[in-house]
Amino acid sequence: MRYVSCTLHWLDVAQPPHQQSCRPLISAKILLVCLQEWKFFDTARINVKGGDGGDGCVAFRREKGIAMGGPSGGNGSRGGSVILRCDEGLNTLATVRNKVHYKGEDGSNGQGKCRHAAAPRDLFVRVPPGTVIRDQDGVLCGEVTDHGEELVVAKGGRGGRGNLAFKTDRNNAPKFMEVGEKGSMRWLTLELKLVADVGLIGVPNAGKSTLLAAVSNAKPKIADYPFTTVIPNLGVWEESAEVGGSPKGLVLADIPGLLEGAHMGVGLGLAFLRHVQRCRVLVHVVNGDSPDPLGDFEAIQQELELFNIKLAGKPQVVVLNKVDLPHVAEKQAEIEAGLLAMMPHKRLMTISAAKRLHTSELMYRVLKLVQSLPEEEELFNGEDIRTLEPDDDDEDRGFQILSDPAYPGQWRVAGTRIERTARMTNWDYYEAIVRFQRIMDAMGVNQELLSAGAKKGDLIMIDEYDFDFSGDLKASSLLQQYLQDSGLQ
Ligand SMILES: Nc1nc2c(ncn2[C@@H]2O[C@H](COP(=O)(O)OP(=O)(O)OP(=O)(O)O)[C@@H](O)[C@H]2O)c(=O)[nH]1
Ligand SMILES: [Mg+2]
Repeated sequence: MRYVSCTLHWLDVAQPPHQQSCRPLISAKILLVCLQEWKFFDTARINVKGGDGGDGCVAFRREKGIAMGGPSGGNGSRGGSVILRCDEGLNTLATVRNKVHYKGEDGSNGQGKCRHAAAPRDLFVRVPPGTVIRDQDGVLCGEVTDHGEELVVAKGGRGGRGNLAFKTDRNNAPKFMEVGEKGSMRWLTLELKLVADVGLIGVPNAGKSTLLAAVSNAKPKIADYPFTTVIPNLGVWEESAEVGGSPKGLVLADIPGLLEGAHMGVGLGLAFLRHVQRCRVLVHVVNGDSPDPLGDFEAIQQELELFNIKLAGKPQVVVLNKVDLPHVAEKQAEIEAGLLAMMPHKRLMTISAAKRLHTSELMYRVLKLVQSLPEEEELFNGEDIRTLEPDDDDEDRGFQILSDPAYPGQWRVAGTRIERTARMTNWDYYEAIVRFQRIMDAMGVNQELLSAGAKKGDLIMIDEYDFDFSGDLKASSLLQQYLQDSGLQ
């Protein structure tokens, strides 16, 4: 339904009665098809899951002539991670559009005879430059802009250690191992923003694609009906070598024409306004041949403001186009005066994109403007970035005791290290449980629980495991209870 209403609006608003012909009907069909396509090219929602780590192995060396050969269980390998990798050969999210689930390979289990498992390869997902990554709550998690740049979006789980790894002087025949950690899993939204210096904006038919073709190497489709451009075109303009020094270039993005209501999704606009957010300068092309060039200008300006006030405040050059047409040349002075009165910055030029009149001067002016801007624009407008997969070295060794007054007698011990240790403990092995208890004691968890007011019999929750608190500080307070409950002692 959305497509139908968009199209109707466009036919009503964008096509002045005197320009109507059979052409718009043809492009309406194209529009219907492309709108559907674009919804996916522009953003993609994917599920990423790191592979699970392999389990460690419990084994002892048994060889003829060697008594009590000692532990020989190897480590399980880590699971493969899912990594986004920026590829400059791509310019849409089409590659990720067709697939929703990306899962890293699981690690393998360790084996006897001290054989550690080999880690699987990571899964790389290619995305175009300018891909912005958000988590399922819309919180920004990062962006890739340079070719080869990588972002780990789902880490594979750690491999569990085999009993060989736990051999110490005090315990030279450990009979337990760790289980592999599960890989992390999350939903992500990918959003493509084109990385261009200059964004060409304006109403449909203003001549944006003609201007791009005039000044760059791009060969966009140009035609005398609105919405000729349905997918942004990128082109590179290069300063001519005669100027001396190394020639500078500008990347230009030509996007589909904007309509009134674009900020709400009318026409093709909304998806593309997102793209121009990253441009450093906007070139606003005004169609001199339009029945109301000043009205067009105002409408577009308003759409920018309604979409995002920062976008509207971007440095702009306004370009009055099609001055080669005699009836436009006649009104030129009048339109220019009208535009200048509405522009706070007064950067106005009059050109003919089709005849390449003043187009080169325009590009030098734009280049000067870009060069005058501070080096790097503030990324993401100060939005907080959430690190999806912190480095292992940053593992938080602290913990927190949490309780809710609504549930007296229940305590949650939260902390990266303690939770991971609980997940990787194999509760089937007595020695593994003893080890877990030792770690709890060494970290001071029991002491903290007592200080916080925990009593004998209270419920202690760590990750997905529940324990009863035995209420004393003896080395095995939680353990004794657990062992009794599970019939191990
Ligand atoms: N006479 C004249 N015609 C022009 C000029 N610039 C563009 N045109 C014509 O205007 C029509 C629209 O040009 P496009 O470049 O496709 O316009 P656009 O702004 O890219 O349009 P959309 O992609 O639909 O948003 C085409 O027929 C062009 O030949 C110009 O300077 N003079
Ligand atoms: Mg165009």
